Amino acid sequence: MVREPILTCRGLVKRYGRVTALDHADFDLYPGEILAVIGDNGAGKSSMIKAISGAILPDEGEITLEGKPVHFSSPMRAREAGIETVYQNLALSPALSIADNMFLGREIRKPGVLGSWFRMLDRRAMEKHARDKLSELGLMTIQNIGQAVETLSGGQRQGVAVARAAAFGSKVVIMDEPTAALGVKESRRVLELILDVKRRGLPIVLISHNMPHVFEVADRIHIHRLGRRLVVIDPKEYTMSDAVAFMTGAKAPPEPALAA
Ligand SMILES: Nc1ncnc2c1ncn2[C@@H]1O[C@H](COP(=O)(O)OP(=O)(O)OP(=O)(O)O)[C@@H](O)[C@H]1O
Repeated sequence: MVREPILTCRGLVKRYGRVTALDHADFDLYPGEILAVIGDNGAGKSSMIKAISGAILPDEGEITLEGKPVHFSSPMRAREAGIETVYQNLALSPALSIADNMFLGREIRKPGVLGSWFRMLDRRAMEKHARDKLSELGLMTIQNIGQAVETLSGGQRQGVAVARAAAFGSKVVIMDEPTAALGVKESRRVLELILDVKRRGLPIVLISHNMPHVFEVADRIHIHRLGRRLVVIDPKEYTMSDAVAFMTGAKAPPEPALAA
């Protein structure tokens, strides 16, 4: 059986004035995989992810989700379609509780007129869902679901962001540098969480500059260079220094036949 990608980009172009951030970029994500996206600073990784997650509209090209073309005019539209993104600068509200953060922008209302007319929140339902989700992902070291996010450690915050993405991302979870600001122990926990999310069947796109992390968890590595996909490699067949050499242009990439 031919494996079909769940998410694709073909020929994405994005220009910012004279800068071409995406220069006919292609991308393929397959069901159930962790696809790492690596590339030098300014290679266009974030621009590609922003196009996929509805944060920017590409000037040209096509994005498909489950074989159908999609046009996300905002991050909300991408989320509604099942694509959740954990951004580098976490979009959590520090003063709000863990449960409130989990449901930010899609709060559960009370049933009946209390919810539909008076917009009253069903806090009990939100706290229960939040608690279920966090314990499902082994995050119940967080004692109190009503605790403000600003009182959590960096790793715990990242955990809440990952749990939120896993809870609502029905099709794809995208993580932009999820371990960049974390210590060794916290990074480890977040990597385990990423693997948990994969075990639960969700494909993950992991943008990272951290080669050991990438090589540890990725099934395939998409190497981005000068605004487009250069090649996709199997981490079992190449070393980290190979990957860095392809990424920086120090070494020619393998034959495109391996790129699929
Ligand atoms: N809003 C913007 N306005 C102008 N230029 C931009 C904008 N966003 C990105 N660029 C430019 O587009 C190019 C690609 O940037 P992008 O952030 O996509 O790269 P990146 O691979 O994610 O880099 P990094 O690893 O440094 O985050 C860069 O030259 C950048 O300066």
